[in-house]
Amino acid sequence: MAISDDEFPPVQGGGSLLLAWQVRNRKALVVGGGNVAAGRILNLLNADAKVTVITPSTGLHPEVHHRILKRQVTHIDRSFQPSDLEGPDIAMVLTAIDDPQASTQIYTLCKQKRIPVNVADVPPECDFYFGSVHRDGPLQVMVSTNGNGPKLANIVRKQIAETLPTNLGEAIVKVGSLRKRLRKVASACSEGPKRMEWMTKVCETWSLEELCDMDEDDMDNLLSHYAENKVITYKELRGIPPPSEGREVFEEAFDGSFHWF
Ligand SMILES: C[C@@]1(CC(=O)O)C2=NC(=C\c3[nH]c(c(CCC(=O)O)c3CC(=O)O)Cc3[nH]c(c(CC(=O)O)c3CCC(=O)O)/C=C3\N/C(=C\2)[C@@H](CCC(=O)O)[C@]3(C)CC(=O)O)/[C@H]1CCC(=O)O
Ligand SMILES: NC(=O)c1ccc[n+]([C@@H]2O[C@H](COP(=O)([O-])OP(=O)(O)OC[C@H]3O[C@@H](n4cnc5c(N)ncnc54)[C@H](O)[C@@H]3O)[C@@H](O)[C@H]2O)c1
Repeated sequence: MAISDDEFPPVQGGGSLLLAWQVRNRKALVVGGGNVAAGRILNLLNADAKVTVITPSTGLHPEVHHRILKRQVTHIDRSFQPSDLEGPDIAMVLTAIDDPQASTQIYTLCKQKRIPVNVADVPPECDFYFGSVHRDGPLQVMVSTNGNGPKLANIVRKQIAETLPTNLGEAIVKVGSLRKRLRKVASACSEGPKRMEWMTKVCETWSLEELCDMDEDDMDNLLSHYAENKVITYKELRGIPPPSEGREVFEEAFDGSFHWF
């Protein structure tokens, strides 16, 4: 059977596989203690990784110093040694050092041990690149230019962030807790398709503002209609009467001014 070219999405090679890597409680090594290491450490801590920083105390960036003082990271106060890569549980290695030879050595050792590695600013020595990330609660938006223009990634990320509603993170938190409750109400595997359809309908029916305003009682109320596969609207739930037909016409036609000027 002949399939036309436009029936399925075209393949656009040359990209990266953008994933959300789960490193919670996993060990990550950062080599270096400068400005770039400070950024890498924050990225890892934001993902709840167990971070070990290998770098001499001399010349520490103040932010890295702060993380060490606050015991947010484990500090090994010396230069990198190959034995640092021993042990079965290292999820990744990030290097941010001003020594290209040492970087290449670390990269080669990581390859031998099959540990994923990022050598800051050296694309051929990266199993993965970092991106520019916007964060709002559970929401993360990452921009990658696939090595073409890191500063542009930063600019595009900020531009995207400006277009997002300020309460988006909060709305996502509410949706997260509603989904958890739903899984308690309808826990059976066989409920999967119905659960997903219902949740999709909630997200399409409720505005972000309404989701932000949703409290625990509202969730229980919404969920009480799950069995009949119904999603009641925010206004129904709050007992706000629908506008009468005449009023609706007036509202549609009303342009916000009284034509006094
Ligand atoms: C996004 C961000 C994330 C982060 O690092 O956290 C990031 N670089 C950032 C900033 C930045 N980096 C550089 C500048 C100077 C201006 C400029 O060159 O544009 C600025 C701007 C600044 O400092 O403001 C210099 C630079 N970067 C790389 C090279 C090597 C090369 O290109 O060969 C050179 C030296 C080029 C030279 O010598 O000329 C390489 C990489 N940098 C990446 C990520 C990966 C690709 C990401 C992508 O393509 O989108 C990749 C491949 C590997 C990696 O390091 O993971 C972060 C912004 C975070 C934020 O604030 O939003
Ligand atoms: N992505 C960016 O925005 C960006 C900007 C500037 C530099 N860089 C690159 O990132 C790297 C680090 O930049 P930086 O500004 O953080 O550098 P930096 O000079 O401020 O810090 C380097 C750190 O690495 C430590 N170090 C050096 N050799 C080490 C070793 N063998 N073992 C352990 N620690 C060691 C130093 O003690 C220091 O703490 C450089 O290679 C630089 O080219 C990236």
